[in-house]
Amino acid sequence: MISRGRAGGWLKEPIDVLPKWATFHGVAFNGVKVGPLPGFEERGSTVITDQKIEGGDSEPLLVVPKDLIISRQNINLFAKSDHHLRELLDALGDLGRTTRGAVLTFLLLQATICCPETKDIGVLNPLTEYIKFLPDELLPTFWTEEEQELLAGTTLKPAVSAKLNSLLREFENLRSATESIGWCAKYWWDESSGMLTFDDWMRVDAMYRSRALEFPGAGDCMMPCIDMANHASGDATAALYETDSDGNGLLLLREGKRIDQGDEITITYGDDKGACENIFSYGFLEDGMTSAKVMFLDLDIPDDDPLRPAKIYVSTAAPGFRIFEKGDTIDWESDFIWLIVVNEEDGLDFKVRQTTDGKREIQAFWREQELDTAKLREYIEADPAWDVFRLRATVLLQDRVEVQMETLRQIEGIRQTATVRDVPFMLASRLRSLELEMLKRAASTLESQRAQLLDADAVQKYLGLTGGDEDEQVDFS
Ligand SMILES: C[S@@+](CC[C@H](N)C(=O)[O-])C[C@H]1O[C@@H](n2cnc3c(N)ncnc32)[C@H](O)[C@@H]1O
Repeated sequence: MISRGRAGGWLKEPIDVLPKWATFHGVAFNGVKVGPLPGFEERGSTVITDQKIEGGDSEPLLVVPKDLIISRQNINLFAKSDHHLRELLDALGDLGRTTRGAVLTFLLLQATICCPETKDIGVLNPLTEYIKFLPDELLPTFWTEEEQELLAGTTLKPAVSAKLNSLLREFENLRSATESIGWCAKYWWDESSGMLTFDDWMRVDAMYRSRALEFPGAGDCMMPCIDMANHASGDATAALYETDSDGNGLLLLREGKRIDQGDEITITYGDDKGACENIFSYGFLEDGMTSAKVMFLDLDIPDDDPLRPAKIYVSTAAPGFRIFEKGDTIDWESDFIWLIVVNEEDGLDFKVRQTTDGKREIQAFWREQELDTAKLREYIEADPAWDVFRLRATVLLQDRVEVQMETLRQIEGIRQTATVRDVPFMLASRLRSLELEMLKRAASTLESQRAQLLDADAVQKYLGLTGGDEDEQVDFS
């Protein structure tokens, strides 16, 4: 439906019409406009100064009335006067109660309202038009299979597969939850008159993913006009966004900033976000990005671990570890790994017990004490063998980092075929080299941590206690 609307013109407005829409609905522009920045048109529209401006004493550059914010709260308000929207949100249950679910559903309904083939659906509101100004971002969920293959060995590859699976599940839920609603059956799902496809769910997801901002005072939302600002990190961030005491959205020039006429007003989408997340959510990498910054690698409990099923049952942590930059070095963290590296002989145990309502559940124990596995690290940190556990974890991570580097190297020097588009090729190439570089740095950090741990008293004692002579190699994996 959305792609038909874009092609047919009923779901598309040129960006130069935006000021008319915005001022009509009460958005105040102070010395700024929205449009493409000459020389950087591939970045879409952005906020540009009309005149030279200085931070500190200037008025907010943009003021967006609170009723234009696409937030869960406002969508619930709209639903009071739009019974089609109410029906959808109710039918979707838990998903309709999340901000993301409510926004995606709302956007889908606005596109349905705009479609010339629908009649008497939904209630026209200012945001029905706004969706027409939003571009279709080429996020990796829209890359072809061939383009996604270029990501093999990067942390983006499993993230995109998992996202596509969860989008498919959500779309099937949307279908089963709404196909008994008359107008949905007719306009969305009917074999001949139904217009909705999986592509529509992917598109509304991409709109939200690439534009949602966490607004101090309003939470996660899409803020019309302020969401036209492009990203720049560090000192290059020109403006901040927040809400005023009435809940209106504000774009404010940073203190001390001076922007010449015709220059861009950027905001930050989050300076801590890594390369993987930037491509995943926004479909670009900032020019000056020289590090992958953060990477999440998965971990599995070995098949030959006799406690594996119980460990999987009790675990609440994300099954993997994060490596991240800390000053000039690389550090790592994981809540999950501690469950892999301790076993029965160390003091970990599981017992099945019956709850008061007759159900059975597994309870974990550490040295006979009941254990909340989310706090496992705290327990084993206090254990005399802590350095031994750390050493096991370090060796495990070294292996995992090595495997990841190997997978990346297997297709080092990827080639662009005629069917691969420039943007996916360029982003995949940059991500591959940034992540390989970070993995190399992580490998060297882990190697020095391992060397240090081998010297630790507890480890030395452990080597002695296991009866090995000092030169014997112990397998910590
Ligand atoms: C919140 S929107 C910003 C407005 C958007 N440019 C538009 O035309 O509607 C985020 C999208 O803008 C683009 N973008 C933002 N900052 C960028 C940058 N520094 N370099 C390249 N593209 C950028 C990306 O396509 C991103 O997904």
